[in-house]
Amino acid sequence: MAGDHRLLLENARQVVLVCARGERFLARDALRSLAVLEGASLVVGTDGLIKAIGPADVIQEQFSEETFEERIDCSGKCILPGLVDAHTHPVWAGERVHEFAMKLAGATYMEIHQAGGGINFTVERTRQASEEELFGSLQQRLQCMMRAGTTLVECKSGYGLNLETELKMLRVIERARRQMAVGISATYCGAHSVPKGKTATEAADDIINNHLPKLKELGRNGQIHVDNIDVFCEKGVFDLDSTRRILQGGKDIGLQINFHGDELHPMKAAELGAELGARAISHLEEVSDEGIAAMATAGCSAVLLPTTAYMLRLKQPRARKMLDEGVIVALGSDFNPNAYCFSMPMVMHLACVNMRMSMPEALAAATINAAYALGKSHTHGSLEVGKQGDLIIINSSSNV
Ligand SMILES: N=CN[C@@H](CCC(=O)O)C(=O)O
Ligand SMILES: [Zn+2]
Repeated sequence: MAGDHRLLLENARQVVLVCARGERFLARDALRSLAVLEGASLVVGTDGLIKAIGPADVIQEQFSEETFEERIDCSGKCILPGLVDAHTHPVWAGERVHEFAMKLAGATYMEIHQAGGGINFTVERTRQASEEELFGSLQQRLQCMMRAGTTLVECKSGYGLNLETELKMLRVIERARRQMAVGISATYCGAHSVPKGKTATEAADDIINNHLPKLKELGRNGQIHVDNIDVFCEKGVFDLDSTRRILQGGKDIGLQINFHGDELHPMKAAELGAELGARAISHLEEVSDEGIAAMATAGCSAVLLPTTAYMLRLKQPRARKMLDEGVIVALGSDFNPNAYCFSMPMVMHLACVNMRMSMPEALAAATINAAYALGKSHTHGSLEVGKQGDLIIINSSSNV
């Protein structure tokens, strides 16, 4: 039914705005209490953007003459911004359940990786899979994420490593971006592992000389939209020098730097990211004190991934120290064949229990700060007039 506006959410017990003054992220004291309205209503316009938020009686008065395509009575319920998942690997074929048994028997992630399993196993299967098959499974996975409240998600390539399969993965992500009702930030992660038969230096050369120019061309003619560049900077994968060259190459063609660093070994990835102007670095279980300080100064966000530390029994990233030093902390599910979690509420729960984050910190990390990590906090991550009308209604009377 046509109306002056798309949606009216009426009389919620609580509307958790997260922030209300155009903040691009929340850090330090701003995380102590989030912006919340009690007994409020919210209007989404036909353009999908938030038109108004305020006390229920004020909104009723203001819009008394106007019509809505849909009205939802939110009495006794809570409205939150849609959750933002800042790190996922959702395009792949081939299960790795057998590796779970190996890990339970004591094998480490890197032992499995070096024996040709892990990412390399998934690369083989993903190279063999058709574009249609990859799209079908991506669609189902994104639907599971949406059911758990995710409305904006970062999606990486990285199980192709060669140009042909990396482009296949990026086309699949592009198709989901155009067809599905979920926001997507696309990440080229061709440096997720060193392909068989190449050294890290040779793989970096291939990326810089062949992959990045092709991405630039496809981006220019509107075929594929890529937002971020990623590298798995890790001992035995991409060293600091190759990481620097690849990230700089990506930055030179206009991509935001958003990479895996300091996960299993201290690599000085945080220091490198801060120097290169990275938007975000993920994992950081092994980050140095200097790296934390450098990230805080540079406004480089930390994307913490509680499912990985849990699944691989790693030491937890030092979330408390990062928060105390003013790093912009975000969260991601790290959905991949090794960490099979679609749910940002579960990720927030693990962040509170295992990383000792408070509930407001976890919610900000899964909304405004995750949007910042993707360079989208001007449009996503909080309920403010003019922002995307991405929201969730939960059957609970209070949240924070
Ligand atoms: N650490 C590197 N990449 C992924 C794992 C990918 C995989 O094991 O397939 C991560 O973020 O956890
Ligand atoms: Zn990852």
